[in-house]
Amino acid sequence: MLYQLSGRRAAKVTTMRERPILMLLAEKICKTFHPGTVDERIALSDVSLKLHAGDFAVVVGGNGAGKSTFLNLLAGEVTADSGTITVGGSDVTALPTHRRARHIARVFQDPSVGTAAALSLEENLAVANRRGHKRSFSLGLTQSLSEELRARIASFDLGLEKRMKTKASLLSGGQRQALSLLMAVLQRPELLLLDEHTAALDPRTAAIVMRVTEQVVREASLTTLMVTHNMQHAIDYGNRLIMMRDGRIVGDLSGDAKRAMTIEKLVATFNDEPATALTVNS
Ligand SMILES: Nc1ncnc2c1ncn2[C@@H]1O[C@H](COP(=O)(O)OP(=O)(O)OP(=O)(O)O)[C@@H](O)[C@H]1O
Repeated sequence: MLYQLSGRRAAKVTTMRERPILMLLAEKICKTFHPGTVDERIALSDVSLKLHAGDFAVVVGGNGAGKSTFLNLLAGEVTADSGTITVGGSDVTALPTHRRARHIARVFQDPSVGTAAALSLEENLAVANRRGHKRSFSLGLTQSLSEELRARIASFDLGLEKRMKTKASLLSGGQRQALSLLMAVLQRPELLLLDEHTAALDPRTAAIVMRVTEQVVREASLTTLMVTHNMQHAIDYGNRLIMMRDGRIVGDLSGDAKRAMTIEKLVATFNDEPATALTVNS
């Protein structure tokens, strides 16, 4: 499979299966926008989160809960006022976004963000496959790489393998999001961030993209953090359910506690219950 192209990282993941390896450690993150002004907004208060290798955590919370700010902070697009972020054992707190790209990949809500419209599907994948390598004018699109990419996208069962030479701009939103997902995981990131990546799609297409998401995450045992407003997705996917409110993590369900969660209970949690009433873990 393609992710074995990156031998060093593949070896690392093999050892992960034996004992849980800490892949994300966010400690005591605080972020206030426009401090000391009338526009002051406390976006994150003392947020700490640990994800182990292979964890698939789904983050939910109402508007303004701090989900996007947390993702932006992990990706390096927003700087924390205090706290530290360690990914795959490296302290990335002070690294700008482009220097975190070796560790972190992200898929956005807008399907056009993750792909280059003017490049073909195959060229987009070849560019993604070169991420983190020395710059070169060549895409390195050898016959064998081309076949490997085609096989990988064929496994999604969306017929995209027949459109390898098609420009990304001609793909539908769902097809483009499936392409974005494959591009994001080709270099097997230590942390995959999914930023409401199905929110712009119709329900049927969103379901297809979630199927593909589940597939790429499972196949490469990726450590994943997915923000969603879709409560059904929050219940159906992942092994952790993280709930945010008012800039804090107020619930972290796993195991039986996550399996017992229903849409009704989740919605009730956000509507009425005090934060302290949430069940934490199982
Ligand atoms: N760039 C910014 N400048 C000022 N305030 C901001 C900025 N980004 C976020 N905020 C504020 O920080 C708080 C958290 O916002 P954030 O966007 O992280 O929440 P969210 O949970 O992602 O919400 P939504 O579900 O609506 O996207 C809110 O009060 C928001 O107004």
